[in-house]
Amino acid sequence: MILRVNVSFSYGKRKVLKGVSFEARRGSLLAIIGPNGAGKSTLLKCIAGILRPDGKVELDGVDLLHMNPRERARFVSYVPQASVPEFNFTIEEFVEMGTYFTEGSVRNALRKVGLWDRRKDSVLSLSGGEYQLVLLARALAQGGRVILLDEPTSHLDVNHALRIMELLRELREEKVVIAVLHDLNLALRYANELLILKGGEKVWEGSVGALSPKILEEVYGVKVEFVRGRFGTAVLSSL
Ligand SMILES: Nc1ncnc2c1ncn2[C@@H]1O[C@H](COP(=O)(O)OP(=O)(O)OP(=O)(O)O)[C@@H](O)[C@H]1O
Repeated sequence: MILRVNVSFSYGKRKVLKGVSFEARRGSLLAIIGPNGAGKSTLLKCIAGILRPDGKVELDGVDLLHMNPRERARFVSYVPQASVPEFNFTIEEFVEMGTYFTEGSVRNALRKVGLWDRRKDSVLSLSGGEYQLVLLARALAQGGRVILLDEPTSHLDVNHALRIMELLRELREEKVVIAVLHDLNLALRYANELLILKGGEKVWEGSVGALSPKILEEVYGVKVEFVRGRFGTAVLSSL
């Protein structure tokens, strides 16, 4: 299974994605990294069909860009950046708002994120991190072959963040998994492939093993050192 992307996108007259092209495969977790405002979330929304870019988004040759949203939902599920829940639904009801769920897929998804026992609780009672897990469960219950996640660990403590990254690592066996990550340590530890955006352009792509401190220094404008340890590579940085 292979997702091929080549997109440009403007908000009004402002071009924020300039011919960003890459491929992502099942079996590999692709992390999109880069500075604030680089266009990472916009790229994910273009692939998810929330924004309509110029270019192409194809899964095994099937055009996802020009599909209607309901049809696209069979292929792609999207986990947005966590915001705040606004309406008083139970966790279970909220997960059932996705498209193409089944009773079994909702149960499995809630078990995977550890919220099955709380399924009758209101989403309004959740912490930011718990709500993030519910958003992930909704995407999992939908069961698309591509899962897109926008900063899936941003509100999570270290334990929950590692659990989610382990879950994504498992998911890559059956799906194309693409996550926007700000945490470089998580990206280096869990991703196989990296796509680096800056100023709406792809500035680097490759396997995690090929990344050097020099590349990150150029991208982020800070001094960077890699420290290899028992649990992988840590990124130390300084102005
Ligand atoms: N709805 C919008 N209307 C106009 N401009 C927007 C809109 N959303 C984002 N932008 C602009 O597009 C550019 C890319 O934004 P985007 O959110 O994709 O970046 P990002 O890499 O995800 O940033 P961050 O890491 O800060 O979340 C930014 O300059 C941003 O100001």
